[in-house]
Amino acid sequence: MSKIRVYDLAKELNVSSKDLVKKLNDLDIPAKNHMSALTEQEVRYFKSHQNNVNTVKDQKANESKANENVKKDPHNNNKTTVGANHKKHQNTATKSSQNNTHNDSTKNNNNSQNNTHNNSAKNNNNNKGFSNQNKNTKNHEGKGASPSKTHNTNKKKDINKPKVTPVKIDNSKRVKKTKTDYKKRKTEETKVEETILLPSQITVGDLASKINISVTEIITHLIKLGIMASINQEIDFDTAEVIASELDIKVELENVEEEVHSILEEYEDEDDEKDLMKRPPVITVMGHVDHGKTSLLDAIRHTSVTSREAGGITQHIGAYTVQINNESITFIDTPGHEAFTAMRLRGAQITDIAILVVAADDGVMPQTVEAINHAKAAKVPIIVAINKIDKESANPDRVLQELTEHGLIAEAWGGDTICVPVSAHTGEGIDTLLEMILLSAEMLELKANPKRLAKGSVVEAQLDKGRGAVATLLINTGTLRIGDIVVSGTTYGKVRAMVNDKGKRLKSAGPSAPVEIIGLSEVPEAGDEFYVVKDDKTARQVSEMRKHYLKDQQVKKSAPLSLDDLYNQIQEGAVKDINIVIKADGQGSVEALKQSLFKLTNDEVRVNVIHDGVGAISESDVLLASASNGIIIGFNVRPGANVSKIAEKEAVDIRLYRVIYDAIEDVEAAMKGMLDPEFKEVVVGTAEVRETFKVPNIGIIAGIYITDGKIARNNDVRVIRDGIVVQEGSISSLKRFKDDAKEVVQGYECGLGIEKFNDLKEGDIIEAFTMEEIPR
Ligand SMILES: Nc1nc2c(ncn2[C@@H]2O[C@H](COP(=O)(O)OP(=O)(O)OP(=O)(O)O)[C@@H](O)[C@H]2O)c(=O)[nH]1
Repeated sequence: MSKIRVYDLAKELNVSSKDLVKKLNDLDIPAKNHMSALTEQEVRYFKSHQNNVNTVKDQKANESKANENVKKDPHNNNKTTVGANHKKHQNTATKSSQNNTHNDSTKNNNNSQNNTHNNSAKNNNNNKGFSNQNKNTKNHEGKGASPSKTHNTNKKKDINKPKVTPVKIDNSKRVKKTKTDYKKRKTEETKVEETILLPSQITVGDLASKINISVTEIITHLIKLGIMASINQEIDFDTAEVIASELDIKVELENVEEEVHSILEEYEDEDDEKDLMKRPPVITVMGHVDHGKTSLLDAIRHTSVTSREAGGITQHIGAYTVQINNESITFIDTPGHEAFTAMRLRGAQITDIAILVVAADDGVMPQTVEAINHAKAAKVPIIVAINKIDKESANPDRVLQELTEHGLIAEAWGGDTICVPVSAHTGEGIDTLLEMILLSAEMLELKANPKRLAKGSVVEAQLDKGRGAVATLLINTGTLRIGDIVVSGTTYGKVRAMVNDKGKRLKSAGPSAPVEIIGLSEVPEAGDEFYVVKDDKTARQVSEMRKHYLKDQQVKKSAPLSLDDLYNQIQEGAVKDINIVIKADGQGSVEALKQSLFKLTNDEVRVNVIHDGVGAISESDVLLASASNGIIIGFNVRPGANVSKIAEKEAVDIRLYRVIYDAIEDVEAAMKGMLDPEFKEVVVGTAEVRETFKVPNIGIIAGIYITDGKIARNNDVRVIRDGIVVQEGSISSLKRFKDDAKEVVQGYECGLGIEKFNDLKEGDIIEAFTMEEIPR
């Protein structure tokens, strides 16, 4: 079933998304924000109410007139009392509700009854939803009587609001009333299909009242399914769905995260200031490949294995702590910013400080810059470790100089970035580095409450043949104890054993401590949060709810940003910063793009280039864009292998350009809501150049092998070399052996010539594409 976003509907109805969300919610249609998806049914339902209300608006224009007439002849009913004008509108109203809500009582002169009869509880909501109507009515009446009261106590006034006056509003029975009418409607020819949202677990009694079927009938159906359940017994959604479908009632699983949140809310209580204690900082090490991240982590870990712990084997559990000056520091053992951002993507911002390792003999390299940008995007302070200072070729000053180009100015140079020269090999500077970490942590005033139930993140987890699910948890706050019930994602269980990074068995562990636990039912996902809950039942409930929900539908990511809906998001106030990752074929283009994009910043939105670089669009770029709700602009570059798939999965908008001006124009147009991408490029096939031949009078022809899709003679093609687009153009010839070919498919070889291009080289990638028109 196709879904419609709130903002699309808002656009269609010419109202703001915000107002629409409110109106939807008033009608009990779940919508959180402008990105929420609505089913066709919900939209239909909403529109039918909208029509009713609009009709009512028309009628209200005649209210005073009608009222006058009523005053003149209070005994008359509205059929004869209201003027011709009103009558006309009344007919329209009836028509409209017939169309939309299957009003079958046009004969009924009393429109208020009419309304109640046909529209059940939802009309009741209608009044709630369009409170302005009520307000107006109230004003008109000159007192604050509730609509229902008005109806019951003063019939005269009903005449004046033919479509909005409900009878016997009883909110507590709203659901029941809906279902009663639902049943009634079921007998009608033209019934409105209604979906009832059910939780993952529901008692037989609750199900009965939700779908308005007697408990006995449900129990009978359950028995038929071989389930003996009493009124207070819980059944799962699947069972409820089977019963509902037998009764021809549509049910859907409601979004569990809100339900889960309400269950876990009690574990989110604010801490009392007096319970807050200092906690150790949590550190992640990042940097360019081979600059010594692993060596540095090893060297630091080695520092902690003092004589006191002699014999104590440092266990690899994904994170470890070191002691310095009687204080602890926790290190996440997975170096690299990809891991860091991948965790952030799952909602875990566990790092307090990032250590940026830069080799003194190599200086700032592309991944150093990536790491800086990833840390900046996460607003995590950076300490620079200038590594390999033992090397003769080491030039720490050059590193400091290069860092300034990326906004990191060393303290020694008047800035505020702590830079420590170290050698992971000799151990020189490591102590200073640790002291500097403590100093920075001091400034961050990191605190947590050890008195509460533990909460934190999963650092890593795996299945161990003998021990089952083994998870490294990093406690964010609270104290984790043996016997505690932990729930994380869809997995839960009792902490059966707990060890620290030194392999020591623990009974309890406090804030910032990394521990390895066993006892979970399944392997949790790294980056997921974990909660200790008060009992097994709660944990099981949360786990089951999530499992059901996951099974039922794909978890939707938070509203991704795309240029297409940028304008709407700006209007909603959902976007104040446009985060952009720029990748281009040369530093010059990067700078040009950056400068021009910066200039687009206006009062409403700021354009942030969170990362830029030369070369193909990488997985890391996509992760960063995804975690920062940003978009990627590629100029003369392409996404690397697999990257497009990840971008699709992460719903990251990658825009590729060959002309800088086009990129700027698109972003600008998107900001103004005037983006008009009428054509979209569709890649139909890719091939690899295996050999090249020089053909006299024609030029260079490539022997290519189609690796994916197909290449047709009328496609356009581009030549990609090391992730960079070197040429784009038309095919001049496509041949299988000596014959011209219309198209060649995956797994076949062929000869390819490109118009006015004679620089094809072995190893080049050929991408064939067409331009397809896409409707806005
Ligand atoms: N001379 C010297 N060599 C070092 C130092 N630190 C690391 N190396 C060497 O640099 C190379 C790379 O070190 P790693 O620790 O593997 O670097 P890394 O950043 O973790 O590398 P990746 O995990 O591949 O990203 C290894 O050969 C190390 O022995 C140092 O302080 N001095």
